[in-house]
Amino acid sequence: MKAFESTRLYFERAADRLELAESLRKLLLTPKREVQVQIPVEMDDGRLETFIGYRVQHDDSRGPMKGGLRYHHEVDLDEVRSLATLMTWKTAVVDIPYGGAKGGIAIDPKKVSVKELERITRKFIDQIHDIIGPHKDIPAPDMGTSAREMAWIRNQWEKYHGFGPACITGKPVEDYGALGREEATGRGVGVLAYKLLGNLSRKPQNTRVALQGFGNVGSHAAKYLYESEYKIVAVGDHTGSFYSPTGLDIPKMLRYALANKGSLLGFSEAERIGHDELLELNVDLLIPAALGGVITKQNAAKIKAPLIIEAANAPIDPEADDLLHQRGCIILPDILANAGGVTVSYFEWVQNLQFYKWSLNRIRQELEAVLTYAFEAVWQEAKLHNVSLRTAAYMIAIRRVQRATELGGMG
Ligand SMILES: NC(=O)C1=CN([C@@H]2O[C@H](COP(=O)(O)OP(=O)(O)OC[C@H]3O[C@@H](n4cnc5c(N)ncnc54)[C@H](OP(=O)(O)O)[C@@H]3O)[C@@H](O)[C@H]2O)C=CC1
Ligand SMILES: O=C(O)CCC(=O)C(=O)O
Repeated sequence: MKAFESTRLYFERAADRLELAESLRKLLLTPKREVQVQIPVEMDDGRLETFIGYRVQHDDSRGPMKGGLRYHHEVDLDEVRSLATLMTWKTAVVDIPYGGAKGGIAIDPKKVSVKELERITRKFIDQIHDIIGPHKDIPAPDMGTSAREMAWIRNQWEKYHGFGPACITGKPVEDYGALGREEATGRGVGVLAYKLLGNLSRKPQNTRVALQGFGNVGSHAAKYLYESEYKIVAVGDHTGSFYSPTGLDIPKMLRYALANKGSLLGFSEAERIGHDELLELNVDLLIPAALGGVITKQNAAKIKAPLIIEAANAPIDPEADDLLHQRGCIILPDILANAGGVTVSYFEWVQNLQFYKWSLNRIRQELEAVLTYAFEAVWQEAKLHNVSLRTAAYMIAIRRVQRATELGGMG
């Protein structure tokens, strides 16, 4: 299923419950602005190469638009539109004062040199600098981007607009970044896993976990869960998946990846299994933390985990979601599960605007407070209306965006 269609279906389910008028549905599903730009760049060998970049600004009724930049060869307008829409519901469900946006470049960042990537990034910002900014739309990292790209973007944006570190979040800590932003999404997954297990009277020590993706989100989630005594039996990145029935040595895998440009390629101290096998393992908790659309109607019947936490954006298609839900599988949806990242981005933006630096302790405490409050609200909403956690999260988010839209006036 196409990415935006999937997001639209989830929205419609919650909108039906809310008895939302057709006119409002149309408004809330239509992005404010979609930009596609040409990025012509001279490569290191003198060749001219043209890339395509996107920024979709979905909604700004609750504040400036916010969302990451993805560098991946499969990025296209439909995917970015879907991810931008998810950001609107995500910022609303955790109640931070933002709307939603997302962007990206269709590129495999591993196939270009660092210098080429910097030129591509700067050229992209040349094309979109006037539509982003601290009070308009604030990008951040997503798949394939990190603090390094955010530093280039800030520098390029400031060439046009002057000093303004709040124009982007996820920056290097020594360059107006927030302590704890890098770990935030994975840590948030860990914090929410603890809440979910607690509400189900389960203990981390008795929870066997399979985790897909070992990048920013996956590796920090693995670290947090390992330190909280979960038994992580499977982990994988795109180069391979690894399994140990007695639990993987996560610190060793983290050290290996750190020394190997973030990759598990060549790791030989655990049994290798197939990518599909990882998703289909007989575990208590499955955490997809890589690409979207990895659980579909094709493989849903083979998924055995009774609990799924969507660390990735949109890892489960609606048809698969139905099948899993009917089977009693509890799914913590992306718009809540991975909201730790944008929450600490918000803390970074606040610090930048105030020229004030928070301690790591404060960031972690405030992150936990925001996520706990949102989790409890979603849990109660699901119980009250007898709906899935996903529909409950969408209902809360849509209500908040609807209210802000109506208060602002639609004329
Ligand atoms: N970064 C953030 O703060 C946030 C990210 N997210 C979402 O989390 C997910 C992961 O993002 P992030 O960790 O930042 O991205 P990274 O680029 O840091 O890491 C992506 C990871 O996914 C792996 N991967 C890619 N393709 C596959 C595949 N086919 N099978 C198995 N593993 C694969 C990569 O492996 P390899 O290294 O081998 O390519 C890598 O380990 C995305 O869905 C993103 O939208 C959501 C909220 C915030
Ligand atoms: O940190 C942010 O602003 C956005 C992160 C993001 O892209 C996401 O939550 O999917």
